Amino acid sequence: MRWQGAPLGGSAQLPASKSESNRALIIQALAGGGQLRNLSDANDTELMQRLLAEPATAPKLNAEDAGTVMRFLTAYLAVTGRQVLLTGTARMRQRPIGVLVDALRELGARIDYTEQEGYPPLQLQGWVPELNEQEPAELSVRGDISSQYISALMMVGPQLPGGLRLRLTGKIGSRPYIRMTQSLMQHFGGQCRDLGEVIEVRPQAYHAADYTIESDWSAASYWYAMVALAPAGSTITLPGLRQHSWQGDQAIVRIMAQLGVATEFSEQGVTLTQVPVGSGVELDFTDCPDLAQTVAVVAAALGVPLVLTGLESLRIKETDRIAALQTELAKFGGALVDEGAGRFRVPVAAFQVAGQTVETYHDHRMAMAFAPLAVRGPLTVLAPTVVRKSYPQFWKELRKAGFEITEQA
Ligand SMILES: O=C(O)C1=C[C@@H](OP(=O)(O)O)[C@@H](O)[C@H](O)C1
Ligand SMILES: C=C(OP(=O)(O)O)C(=O)O
Repeated sequence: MRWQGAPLGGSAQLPASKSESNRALIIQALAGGGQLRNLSDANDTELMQRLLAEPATAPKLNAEDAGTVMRFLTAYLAVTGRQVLLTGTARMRQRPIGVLVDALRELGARIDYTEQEGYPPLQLQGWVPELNEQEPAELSVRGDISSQYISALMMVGPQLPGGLRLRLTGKIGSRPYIRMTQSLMQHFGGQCRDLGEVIEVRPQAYHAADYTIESDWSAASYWYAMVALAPAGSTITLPGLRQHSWQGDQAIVRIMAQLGVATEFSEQGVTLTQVPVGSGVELDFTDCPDLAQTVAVVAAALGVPLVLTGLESLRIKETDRIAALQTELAKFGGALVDEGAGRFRVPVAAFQVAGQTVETYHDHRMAMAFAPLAVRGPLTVLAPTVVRKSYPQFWKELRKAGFEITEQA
């Protein structure tokens, strides 16, 4: 792929948020109705829809590489008493799920591991409630591995006879995703209080409601990267993003203000314009882990020194994202240096885009975080269809914006 040279302009379509979509689908399945508008066309969302529509007698469901599908469905299928094998890709079988399984077992779920203890596949054997009908079930749940376990438990909380009280322990990562879960639950009539370290869910049934999914802020981050790296005067309009968002990845607005992109909100969405870059930044990605790859690549290419913290969860996502970033940045002369104690640094280095080939490691965000570099020189991205996980139209939108992209067999 290569860039035609002029400043970037016009507008680009984003997918709808897959995080909002997949929560809304689970809650809708429990609420029994309501209309969801602008559902994501991400494979993760289409997969969730397909699996929720499978007959209750289906012996096996495959969550592929979708973390939200694997975790949210485990809780949903457990409380609805299903007997089913829930499996995923080879990578999904390396992504831990023990925290969620332990919690569901305490609530009454019968779940066995069919391969490795603590990891999918899971054989769900049904539901034998052991709960006092009057009292909320009380559970301690670690918050430092994945917030998806907590969101999964919260969403099924209203189904439990006495509701649910979750005590979160350890460092809590991806907090905004927990708040998004709470907001969506409340939209559908769920009663959920977030008291910081304690989350309370009342045994109050959801009611059917309509909801329009917002565009995806994580997907928007790649357009921020393009505007930052493209020739001076670049701008792009992204419809469907809201100023008051439930998505924590809206943090990209604040982050990119320091890395050369200003954001203007309107009724329709946002317009991004290139502005002068700051002199160096330190950023904590605990609340927005999915932005780390985009921002690391932009800082390396702009030559802005960057310190990154809060990257703990990156090693257990679609790939080990820290190792993948280190290997791929090195091809351009860049680096992601592990300084110990949870600190990483993107140093200022001679960074050059000149026909390199980027590996994507079955990770949509590796493809999309490195693609914007093509505005600086010719680039090859391997296994490009990986973007279907969250942004199937990504390459089409890049072509519309003026990238020349050829496919090689
Ligand atoms: O709940 C969600 O929709 C998500 C939570 C985050 O995962 P962790 O909680 O595992 O960090 C994020 O990385 C993922 O893309 C989507
Ligand atoms: C980590 C991600 O997704 P999940 O955990 O849902 O597979 C992601 O989309 O970057």
